[in-house]
Amino acid sequence: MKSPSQTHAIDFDSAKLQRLGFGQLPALIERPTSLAQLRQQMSLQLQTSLEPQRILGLFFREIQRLVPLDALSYVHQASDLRLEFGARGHHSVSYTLSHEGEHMGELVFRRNQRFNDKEQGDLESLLSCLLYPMRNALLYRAATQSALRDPLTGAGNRVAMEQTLQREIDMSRRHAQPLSILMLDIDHFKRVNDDHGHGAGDEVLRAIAASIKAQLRNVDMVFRYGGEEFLILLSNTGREAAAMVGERLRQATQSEEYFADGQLIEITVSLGCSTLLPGESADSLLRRADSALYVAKREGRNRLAMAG
Ligand SMILES: Nc1nc2c(ncn2[C@@H]2O[C@H](COP(=O)(O)OP(=O)(O)OP(=O)(O)O)[C@@H](O)[C@H]2O)c(=O)[nH]1
Repeated sequence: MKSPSQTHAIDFDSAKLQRLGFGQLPALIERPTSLAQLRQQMSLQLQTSLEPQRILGLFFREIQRLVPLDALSYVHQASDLRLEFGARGHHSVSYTLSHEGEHMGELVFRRNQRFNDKEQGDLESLLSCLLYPMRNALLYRAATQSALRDPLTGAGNRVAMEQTLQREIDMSRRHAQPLSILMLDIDHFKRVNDDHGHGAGDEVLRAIAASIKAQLRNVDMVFRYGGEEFLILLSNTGREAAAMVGERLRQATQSEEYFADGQLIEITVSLGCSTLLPGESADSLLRRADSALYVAKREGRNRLAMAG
């Protein structure tokens, strides 16, 4: 029996795609639009945004005029991008996208019915419309990320944190939804530097950031707040749910293996959590999380403390 999942590599520069890309497949009369028409319309539409989410949302919507789909997912690890549209389906066709040797992500089309050869040909042809819009969006994202990211850990920097926190507070008020924050600090981090050197300390910082991100759905909400301190914004999350996330992060960072000079070292973290109060400012929310973190440190570290 044939597996319902099929995987392909798409090199935007390959001769095959260029050939497919210029409407060589005959348009079917009963279809709502021809391949050539759709390619032309989509090329214009997709150029109108630099937001990967919007570009792929439009692509997902428009492509269904020719090939019915249940879902589309896109992953680009280097940009921390994971996007999903629609529901899931049993059958899938995957494409690895690249341009001039540069990896541009993985795209998966899903639905409950098998894809026939003609449909796969159409999908491959339509994928070429994504090349320049997605390349520009990824370059733009990389440029904005470098201004707003901490280069060591890839987490958001303080500028990004301040912007995002204020936006999340405004959203939380507008939609009457809870908002919580976690302040996470590595325990006795000075010892790592003192005993194993600054390089080993840097490695631990990277590993902790990766471990936090791996636990969270929205990796754009992790910020390096201070030297060995991270701030995690939990939108639409109340006190109890935030406590669960905090505890999960504490356990996850503790169960990672950290090496310094080839030697296994034990690392734990302490966390302080606060939940936005009516009318509260960003400064006050941060201060309460910081005070809770101080309590967690004072009470023995490797624990989570909740702000009152
Ligand atoms: N390797 C490395 N170390 C850093 C960086 N930023 C800050 N640090 C170090 O982080 C350490 C923080 O130490 P302290 O604030 O005394 O806290 P701690 O040793 O973690 O102890 P507790 O927080 O009380 O558990 C200092 O030694 C800083 O030099 C960095 O980017 N890389």
